[in-house]
Amino acid sequence: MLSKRQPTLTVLMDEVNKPHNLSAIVRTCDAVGVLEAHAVPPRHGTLAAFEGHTYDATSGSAHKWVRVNPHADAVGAVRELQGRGFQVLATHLSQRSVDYRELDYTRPTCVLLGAEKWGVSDEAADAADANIVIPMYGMVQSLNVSVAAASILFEAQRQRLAAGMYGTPQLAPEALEALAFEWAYPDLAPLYRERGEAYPALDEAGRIVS
Ligand SMILES: C[S@@+](CC[C@H](N)C(=O)[O-])C[C@H]1O[C@@H](n2cnc3c(N)ncnc32)[C@H](O)[C@@H]1O
Repeated sequence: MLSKRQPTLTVLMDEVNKPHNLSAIVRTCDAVGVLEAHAVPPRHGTLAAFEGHTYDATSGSAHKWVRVNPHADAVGAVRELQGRGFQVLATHLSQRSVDYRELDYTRPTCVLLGAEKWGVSDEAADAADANIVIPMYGMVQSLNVSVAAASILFEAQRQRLAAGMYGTPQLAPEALEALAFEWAYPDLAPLYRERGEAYPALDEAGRIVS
């Protein structure tokens, strides 16, 4: 499963303020193999607020397998991710919006998702590489943010499957081994990091061998 993780696919949640939405997005991230997600905490809260019951229940424990990195503000996070080589696609209706299926998700990609009330800010949408929309023909003007995230992430999964990106590990062997240790021994891993020691090797059955 680790060999199918996609370090070049991620989401940035900009002040998504309902814990069940954030949890559902993280659960979808896990399903498509997102390695780590990003979030700007809601103005009147912190990401710690998402560590309660709703988060656990809705994420189906996915939050244990997808780390959510906090950022101070959306524009700063967009620029940081672009600096790391990601194209940032803002889910935002604007003059330059295109159908989300027109984009190439085999490229390093971050999907920027907006707050339930305000959506993505104009500043963050301008800073993004493209603005994308899921075409809608109903009376209601927008989808639930977790539904929009799932639609786009599964399009990314479809394209990446076709390109064979789930067939070969996208993580470097050392990163894969480190993550295997962290997942198998979540209590031990921090102790090794605190002591500045390398993780021990694991055998086929996941037992520590050295
Ligand atoms: C409920 S919507 C926000 C509505 C907000 N009033 C606005 O005007 O943008 C919450 C988020 O879901 C995502 N979303 C909802 N409908 C979408 C669509 N049709 N295409 C792309 N993203 C969508 C976007 O990330 C959006 O910021």
